[in-house]
Amino acid sequence: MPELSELTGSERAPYVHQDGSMAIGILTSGGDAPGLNAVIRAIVFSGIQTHGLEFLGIRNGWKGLVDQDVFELVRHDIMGISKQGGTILGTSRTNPFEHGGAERVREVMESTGMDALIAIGGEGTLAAANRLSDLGLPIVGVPKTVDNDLDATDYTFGFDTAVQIATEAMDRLRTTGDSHQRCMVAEVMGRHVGWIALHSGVAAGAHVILIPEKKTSIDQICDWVTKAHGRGRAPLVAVAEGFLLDSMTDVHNERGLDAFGRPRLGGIGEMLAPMIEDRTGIETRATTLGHIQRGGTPTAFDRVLATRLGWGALQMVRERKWGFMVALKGTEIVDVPFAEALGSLKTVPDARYDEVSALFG
Ligand SMILES: Nc1ncnc2c1ncn2[C@@H]1O[C@H](COP(=O)(O)OP(=O)(O)OP(=O)(O)O)[C@@H](O)[C@H]1O
Ligand SMILES: O=P(O)(O)OC[C@H]1O[C@](O)(CO)[C@@H](O)[C@@H]1O
Ligand SMILES: [Mg+2]
Repeated sequence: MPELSELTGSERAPYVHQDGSMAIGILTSGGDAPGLNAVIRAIVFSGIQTHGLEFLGIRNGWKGLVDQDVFELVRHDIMGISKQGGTILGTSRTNPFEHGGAERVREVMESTGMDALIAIGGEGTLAAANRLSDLGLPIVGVPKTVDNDLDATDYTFGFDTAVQIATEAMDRLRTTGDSHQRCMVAEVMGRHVGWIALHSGVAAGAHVILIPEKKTSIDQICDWVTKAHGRGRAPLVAVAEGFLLDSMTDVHNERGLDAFGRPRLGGIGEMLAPMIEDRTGIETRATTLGHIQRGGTPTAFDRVLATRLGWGALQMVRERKWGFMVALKGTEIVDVPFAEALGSLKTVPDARYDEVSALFG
């Protein structure tokens, strides 16, 4: 007979709740981000080792909760996973309110003996958690998004890794661009905000950085490109996927809609490249980094941030602080009510963009 720890969740016998103990469900939802596994490890490791708690892994976000796709998470599951990208639990963009809502979630929590739930996700996941918690369910949240667009926390884990990957890619684009005296357009993630474009663009010394918060004319972009080229540089343009030219009313979308009915982004760089080439006469190439920014090993910064947020979330559960999420404020991990956290997105402030754009070209 194999040991329990050698079996995957679906092969294990159903979890039997021990009287008097506390069982905590964990789910990851929305787009994955490097560091999700470090959060899961921190919660389960500390919870088992220090507090004698039990854990239930929920597969594929809210989908696994409403489908009761739940298994006991044991110590073996979380061994050495901090450095692994993705999420061992899987994720989805399922809306629990389209699959039975709070009643169904309550039913599954009761039948699996789940006393509390930790939801790890972005603004959509946390909005769902907020609604469920308002309806009386014992839930706390952990913020995640590579886009770094959640207002209540200074940084989300995954962002640092995405910036690191984007910077390395731009460094590479610069050497090939330099060799051919080409303009290189690097498209990075950022649906509503330009944090990844801003940070990786600054780090890589981009000559132009284009973000969703700042509509810009093609003439202005071409002026900057021509100026850099005139100085003997191979112009590097960093553009966020959600960027709009001043002539556009909607984001560039040629890939249909996602599971939540939003435009799937990607391709604005490919759209801009021929426009730049036609207007400036400078040969131009575009690269879309896409999901490469979300995959693979998290940076040490993201692992540490994710671990601290996991410990904070566990502490909130132990204090029964339902309806709150953990956040990074300065160097401290703090608790923030969901409602406060979900008010608005953290956009790039004008002053941050102005100090960078003053040096474009
Ligand atoms: N206001 C809401 N109420 C209930 N459910 C919601 C709400 N907003 C979003 N959701 C559900 O939560 C899912 C996760 O949200 P979303 O797809 O935006 O990912 P996220 O957690 O915000 O992460 P990402 O950073 O990838 O956007 C959505 O696909 C949707 O089904
Ligand atoms: O292709 P997916 O997984 O639906 O997600 C893409 C979106 O998720 C994010 O990475 C995070 O919200 C966005 O930058 C991007 O538009
Ligand atoms: Mg979202």
